Amino acid sequence: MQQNWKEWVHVTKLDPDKTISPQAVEDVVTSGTDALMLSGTLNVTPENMRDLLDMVAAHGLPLVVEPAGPECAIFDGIDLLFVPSVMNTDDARWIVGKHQAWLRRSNGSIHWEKVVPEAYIVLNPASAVGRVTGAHCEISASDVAAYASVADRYFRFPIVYIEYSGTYGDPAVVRAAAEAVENAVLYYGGGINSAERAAEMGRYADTIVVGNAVYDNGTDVLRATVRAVQ
Ligand SMILES: CC(C)=CCC/C(C)=C/CC/C(C)=C/CC/C(C)=C/COP(=O)(O)OP(=O)(O)O
Ligand SMILES: O=P(O)(O)OC[C@@H](O)CO
Ligand SMILES: [Mg+2]
Repeated sequence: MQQNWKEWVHVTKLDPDKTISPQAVEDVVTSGTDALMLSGTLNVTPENMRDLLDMVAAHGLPLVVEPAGPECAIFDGIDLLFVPSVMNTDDARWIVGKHQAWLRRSNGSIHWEKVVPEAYIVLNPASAVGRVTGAHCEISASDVAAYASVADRYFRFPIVYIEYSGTYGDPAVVRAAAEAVENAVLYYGGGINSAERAAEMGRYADTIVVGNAVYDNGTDVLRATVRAVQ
């Protein structure tokens, strides 16, 4: 079990719905990134999740699965399960509904010691996660800060995640969230594809997440984002 996840500064997010070569996996696991997160909103199945897990296992890096629904909440062969709840949606399914359905069908099979709840604040309306969850993305920095406070101080989520998936976000928004969060670990993800962007968001977020750049830009860029925050 991974006890030190709060110290990670750089996480690489791999999408089970995308193809990756064994060489690219090798490059990712030797990039210096602190952990691998397996996650995507669309077309993630237990099968493609398991296939990706088989490719990345046995490299020694911490493995996190971040399920978009109960069907992908697996425990076998992983260190941690990060389970999102979306703060800025009116659709309760994405806050607590899927979670209730998950527990209803679990028959006591949940490995709670591996479960880490995440409070997502979704800010790119064009992203799959933005569209699927109906998140209200046109909100101000102080709105985001207030959601971050609710998540951190009231619900006591251990992670607050500023999610701009697919696009680079507004550093002023991430700074406002950082100022609002007292105890939670602040994650930032979205559009990081250079050392400069990694460093800029890394000034405010505790942990930055790099996803698409692995597929679109390659190893040198991934390594540069790691060096920028470590
Ligand atoms: C109760 C359980 C086990 C799961 C429910 C979890 C919930 C509520 C998820 C809602 C938010 C969500 C769909 C998160 C998935 C993680 C995520 C944001 C992945 C990135 O998605 P995108 O990059 O937008 O999607 P694609 O990569 O598929 O385009
Ligand atoms: O794919 P990118 O834009 O790097 O975003 C990373 C991650 O936050 C997506 O959930
Ligand atoms: Mg994605």
